[in-house]
Amino acid sequence: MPVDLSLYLVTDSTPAILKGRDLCTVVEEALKGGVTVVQYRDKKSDTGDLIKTAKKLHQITQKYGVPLLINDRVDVALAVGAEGVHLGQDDMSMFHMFWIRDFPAETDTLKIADFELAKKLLPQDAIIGISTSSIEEAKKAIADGADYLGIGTMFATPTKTNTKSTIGTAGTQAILTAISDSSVGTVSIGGINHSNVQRVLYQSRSPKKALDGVAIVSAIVAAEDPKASAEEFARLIKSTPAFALTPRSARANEAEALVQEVPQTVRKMVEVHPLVHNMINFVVSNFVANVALSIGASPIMSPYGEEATDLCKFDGALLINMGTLTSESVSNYQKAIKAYNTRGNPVVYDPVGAAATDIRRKAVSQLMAGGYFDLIKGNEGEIRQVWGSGTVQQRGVDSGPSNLDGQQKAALARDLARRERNVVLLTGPVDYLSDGERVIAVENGHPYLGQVTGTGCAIGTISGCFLTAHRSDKLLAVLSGILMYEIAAENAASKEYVRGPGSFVPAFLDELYAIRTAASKGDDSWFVGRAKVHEVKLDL
Ligand SMILES: Nc1ncnc2c1ncn2[C@@H]1O[C@H](COP(=O)(O)OP(=O)(O)OP(=O)(O)O)[C@@H](O)[C@H]1O
Ligand SMILES: Cc1ncsc1CCO
Repeated sequence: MPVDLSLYLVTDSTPAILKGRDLCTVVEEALKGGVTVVQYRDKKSDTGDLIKTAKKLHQITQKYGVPLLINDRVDVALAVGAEGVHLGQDDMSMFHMFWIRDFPAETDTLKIADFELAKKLLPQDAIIGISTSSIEEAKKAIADGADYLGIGTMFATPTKTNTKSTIGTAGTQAILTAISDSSVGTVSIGGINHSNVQRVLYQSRSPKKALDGVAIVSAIVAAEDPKASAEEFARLIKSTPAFALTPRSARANEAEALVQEVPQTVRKMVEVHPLVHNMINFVVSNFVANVALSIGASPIMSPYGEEATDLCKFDGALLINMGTLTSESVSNYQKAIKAYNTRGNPVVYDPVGAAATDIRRKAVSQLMAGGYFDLIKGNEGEIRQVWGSGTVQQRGVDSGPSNLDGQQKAALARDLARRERNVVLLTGPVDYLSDGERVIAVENGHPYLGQVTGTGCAIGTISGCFLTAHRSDKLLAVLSGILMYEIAAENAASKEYVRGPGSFVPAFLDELYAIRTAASKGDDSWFVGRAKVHEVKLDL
């Protein structure tokens, strides 16, 4: 099962770390900040308490589409339906003790390694990670079939006194070099904090294999603001050059890897039934609300900035679409953006007509200066204006004639995403989507989409829904939304009774609804063989 290991949180329930706070609250804050995996580690509580806490944690991690792994206790993982386990190298794990105590007839399991037992008992797609601190242990774990290795201890920490071996970046690099033929995931653990994380990723890298992520304990759990700490880690990880170059993309075609995860991301979005708060132009408002309902989301249209203080509490997304800007719009947008940013909920910006008038150009500068947008989406003219090309002139809300070829559009999306540390979608007959590292081109869709007003605007709303339901990989979230949308458009356009843009619109809503219904039943057949996506490789 592919898993994003980039920001891996390991919990710690010791009072000095947790400082009287509730573990579940701390974990949820960390998830809001961008943690991509959670490992529940608690070596002290009894089985009943472990299961109780693990259950609560699982409910939270599921909300964020992030896997929960249980340290050592396969029984607890099974009891709560967690996505997997992390096993140490201890000869006599707590799991063994449990197993022997509760099933005396099975004492011969003592001879069986933890790993084999975990493989036997857990579902086939469960994630199993193993702690390793030497080349031998790493090779053995790979031979056994581990999904990832927890490599460490990177640095000694005051709280972990019994560390078997502190291997530093040099020891980690030696292990990575020795296992560079394997596609096993790797994550470094031990004393990693904001000031050393980039060095850990950079210095550990061997020519053919880099770490896929870092495991963090107290730098997030003990932080005064776990969400802000996780956000800072996510930012630092993303901007480490060596890290950006290697991990997932080196292993497989990135587009293929992403596409595999689309159906489950769509299912997840339908399940979550996200609320989406639209500050949107009056031309497309009704159409977009219907699109949101068709995909299984819950739209509210509200241009009144102060309402966001209440609306953001539903933990949905905010869309800012400045299609029918007025003298009051920018201050309303700013209030809403602040509310959603403060709460850590997704914000999408659609700078409609950004390069049409001086007033809109100014609005772009004001909004870009004030808040954080998880996604900026627009046609070529709009994205160029946000980038600051200076010479763009849109004729109304249309993109205008294109000046850029595919590579240049891909580079523009990538560069803007890199600068803003977010995701950028440049729409058109081919859509270019980037998170500053990966650039994915999507060729699905139908020319009728270009003939119906609001079809671009609706993508902003849909993206907000997907970003709400799947927080760990923004690029995957937005890609899933686009594919659901554009495949529905293709299905609608192919209907015999669809003769042009007019009859296309109702058919399109029906097809969005059909995909949503299939997804809610776990039926992914709508997606099989349909995605026309590829990764764009850029030289610089
Ligand atoms: N010729 C085409 N072939 C396939 N898909 C298209 C074509 N034209 C547009 N699309 C799709 O339509 C959607 C909207 O893109 P477009 O660039 O038209 O947005 P927009 O200009 O922001 O629209 P609007 O402002 O009317 O909402 C995208 O998903 C895009 O892929
Ligand atoms: C036509 C139009 N004018 C302002 S917004 C809008 C809808 C498409 O963006």
